[in-house]
Amino acid sequence: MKFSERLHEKLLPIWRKNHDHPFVQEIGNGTLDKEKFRFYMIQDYLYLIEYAKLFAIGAAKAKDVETMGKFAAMLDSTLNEEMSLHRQYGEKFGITPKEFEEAAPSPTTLAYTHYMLHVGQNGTLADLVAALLPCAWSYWEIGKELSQIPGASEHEFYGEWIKMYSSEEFGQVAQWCIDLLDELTEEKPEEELAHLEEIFLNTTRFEYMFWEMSYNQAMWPTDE
Ligand SMILES: Cc1ncc(C[n+]2csc(CCO)c2C)c(N)n1
Repeated sequence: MKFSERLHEKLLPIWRKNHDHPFVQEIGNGTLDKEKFRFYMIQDYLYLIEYAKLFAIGAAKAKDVETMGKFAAMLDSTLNEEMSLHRQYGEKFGITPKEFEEAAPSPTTLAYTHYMLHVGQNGTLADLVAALLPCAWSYWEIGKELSQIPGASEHEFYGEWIKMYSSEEFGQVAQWCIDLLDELTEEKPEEELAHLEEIFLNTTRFEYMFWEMSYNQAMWPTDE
């Protein structure tokens, strides 16, 4: 069994919760409160700045030039394609790139990005890929599912978001990360696999928490 097949079995209960989450459901049916989406866009922008650094660390940890080039390309497309969608939504909301960057991260954004960067900086290349995979994989799954809803991809506000995450290009990124993790885990001892599974499940759980945080626009409870 490929390692990704083992992970797929473990992630399914959490993915079901993602798909059922009101934030995801309401993007799909077009009823999501725009203030919630605005909050999400800002936090996601901050998230992507940190996430992109994982690709830079991946390039530094890669064992061959081809893998290094792939990480460099993903770093570029995150900063210049994915985040340009956020900047376009920002224009609709009147948020400048500077305001995006200077916004305060929520506790969930901080916890998720710091956890990934800790793993990426201190662990192996396989640890790093296990940490970043749930992000690429779960969004592609969600994008594909929402794109099946009639009219969802044409929705005047959320259509662009669905189109981007269901796109073939994002699918290829997710698949490349899956294949790399399968390759890096071939014939690895169970102890190492269990450690990777734990990292993978932690960031899978953080993905769910990100929807929850966005839906509730949750900042520090102490500041309310
Ligand atoms: C919390 C959060 N999780 C996942 C993504 C989606 N995403 C981020 S990078 C990437 C792939 C490579 O660019 C994908 C699909 C997001 N935007 N925000």
